[in-house]
Amino acid sequence: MTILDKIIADKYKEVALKKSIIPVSQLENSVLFGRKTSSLATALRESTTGIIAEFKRRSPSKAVINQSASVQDVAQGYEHAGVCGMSVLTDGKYFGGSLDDVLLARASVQFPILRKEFIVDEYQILEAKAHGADVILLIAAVLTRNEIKSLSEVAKSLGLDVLLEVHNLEELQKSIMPSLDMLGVNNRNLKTFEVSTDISKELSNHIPTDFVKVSESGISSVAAIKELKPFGYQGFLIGENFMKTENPGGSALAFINELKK
Ligand SMILES: O=C(O)c1ccccc1NCC(=O)[C@H](O)[C@H](O)COP(=O)(O)O
Repeated sequence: MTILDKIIADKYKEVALKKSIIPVSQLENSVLFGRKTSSLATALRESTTGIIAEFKRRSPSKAVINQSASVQDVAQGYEHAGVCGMSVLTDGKYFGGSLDDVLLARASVQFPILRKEFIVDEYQILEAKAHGADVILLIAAVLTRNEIKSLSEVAKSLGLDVLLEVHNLEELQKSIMPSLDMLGVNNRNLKTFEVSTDISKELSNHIPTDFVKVSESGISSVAAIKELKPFGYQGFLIGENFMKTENPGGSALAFINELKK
């Protein structure tokens, strides 16, 4: 069993438990549920830098990254740095995150917020909206085409953007559909944790031009982004490279300033 299999098996149990505690009606009646969302895809199309900065305390591949950072401070630092949006890991068991992190980030900044989660049920999309997220992630490796279709259509009906993540051509080809906004290529193989931006380069030609192309994971230098841009990438999701420092916002600012040179 891979770590991804374990995460997904736990996720089904977690969602079933949450559904039994918090009914859908409570999510739909929350103040933030009616909030007008903002589009990350639009922000990326209009940006020259395209950075989506992540808040991640720990991960299965790296263990502890940053246990002491405050999500509000990091969100405000990222906003000051000029990122296009922020990805917030909400899985508790493997990443040390929670939906409260999305709420706190939402209260601190205006830019689009991605709920970074292993989504297997539309309930989690309602949770994302109720906690102030603008974007959800769907991972092709753990969903069928029909599931991607129904989950992405629910998200679109709520005004949320959808980032669909793939790691190989098969996942990409089964996933292309109009209810997606962004196609993300994860440079990290979630089964082996190997990281290489070559996969973003290899898959770029297979991504139709109507989707915003995002390269995710393992990006730690401006040079890597400059190499990926000619392949049509407009978004770059960066987590550990910022979060491992004492001041993730300051690190993002220095990175973006160097990228603009
Ligand atoms: O980061 C992991 O170890 C991981 C393991 C299993 C599933 C997902 C995982 N990460 C989620 C992400 O996609 C990354 O946090 C994100 O793309 C940022 O990556 P990085 O810049 O390498 O921190």
